[in-house]
Amino acid sequence: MTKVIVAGATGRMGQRICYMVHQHPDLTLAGAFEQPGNPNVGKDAGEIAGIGNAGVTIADSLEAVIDQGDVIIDFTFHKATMEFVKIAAKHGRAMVIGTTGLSADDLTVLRETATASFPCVQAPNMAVGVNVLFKLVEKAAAVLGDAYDVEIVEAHHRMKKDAPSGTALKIGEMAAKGLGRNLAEVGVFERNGIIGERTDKEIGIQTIRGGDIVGEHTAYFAGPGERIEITHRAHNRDNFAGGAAKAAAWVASQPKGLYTMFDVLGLSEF
Ligand SMILES: NC(=O)c1ccc[n+]([C@@H]2O[C@H](COP(=O)([O-])OP(=O)(O)OC[C@H]3O[C@@H](n4cnc5c(N)ncnc54)[C@H](O)[C@@H]3O)[C@@H](O)[C@H]2O)c1
Ligand SMILES: O=C(O)C1=N[C@H](C(=O)O)CCC1
Repeated sequence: MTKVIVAGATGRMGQRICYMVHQHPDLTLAGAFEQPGNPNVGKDAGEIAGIGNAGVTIADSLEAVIDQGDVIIDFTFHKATMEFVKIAAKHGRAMVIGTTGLSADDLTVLRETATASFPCVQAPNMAVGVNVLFKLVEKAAAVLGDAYDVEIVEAHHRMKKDAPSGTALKIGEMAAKGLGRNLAEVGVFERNGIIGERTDKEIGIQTIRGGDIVGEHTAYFAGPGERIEITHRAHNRDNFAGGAAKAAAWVASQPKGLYTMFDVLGLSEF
C-alpha cells in the first residue's frame, strides 16, 4: 500500500482527492493538512470529504505529517507548492502536483529539484480525456499547418485564481509544438480595440470565468470555408482527482525525476 498525504485537503480538489485515494485499491489516506487558520484543522479528513471517519486528523503544515506518507498530492496554490517541493526534497518523498499557475522559473526549479531528489508527476490537468486532447491537438496542428488559425477558449468557475488555465496553456504549447512554433513568442492572451488583422502565426487564448463551471476547453482550427473544434468538458472534479490518485500509485515506484500524465497513462509515444 502506498501511503498518501493530501495537501489542501479541504479544498474543492482536496476533498475529491481524499475520496479517490480512499477508493483506490493500492493507496491509503495516511495524512492531510491545510494552511494555518483553516477552520477544518484538527477535524478528520474523511469526515470533511464525506467518506466517514478516516482516522486522519487535518494538520496545519506539511512538516507535521511528512513522516506519515510516501507520496504528497498537491492541489493548492503555486506559492505553497514551491515550499512543499523543498520539504519533499529534504525528506525524499514523491509528489503529484496538479496546482496550476507555476511560473517558468518555478518549473525550472521543480525539474532540477525532482531530478536530484524525488520522483514527481506534474500536470495542469490529470483527466484522461484532456491528456488525449493534448495529443490530438498536436497532431491536428501538424496536419493542418499554417492555413488554419489556432484559437483556444477556456471556461471555469468564478473562484478560479489563475488565468488562463494551466490546461489552456498546455493546449497552446501542444499546438505550437505541432506547428513548429514557440507559444512564448506567438501566444496572444487579450484583444481589445483596433487591433488590426490577425497575424498568421499567432495562437489566441481566451478566458471565461463564471458560476460553477467545472472546466471546459476548446481548441479551434479555423481555416478557409471550414473549422474543426476539439472540446473537452469536465462534468465533475472526479476525473481530475481520479487521475491524481492513479499518478500517486504510479509515481511511488519511479526513480527520481519529473514526469507528466503522458508517462502515467502511457501516452508518451502516441
Ligand atoms: N491538474 C489538474 O487536473 C487540476 C484540476 C483542478 C484544479 N487544479 C488546480 O488545483 C489548484 C486548487 O484548485 P481548487 O479548485 O481545489 O482550489 P481551492 O481553493 O478550492 O483549494 C485549495 C486548497 O489549498 C489550501 N491551501 C492553500 N495554501 C496552502 C498551504 N500553504 N498549505 C496547505 N494548504 C493550502 C487552501 O486552503 C484550499 O483548501 C488550482 O491551482 C487549480 O488550478 C488542477
Ligand atoms: O478548477 C480549476 O482551477 C481547474 N484548473 C486546472 C487548470 O488550470 O487547467 C484544470 C481544470 C480545473
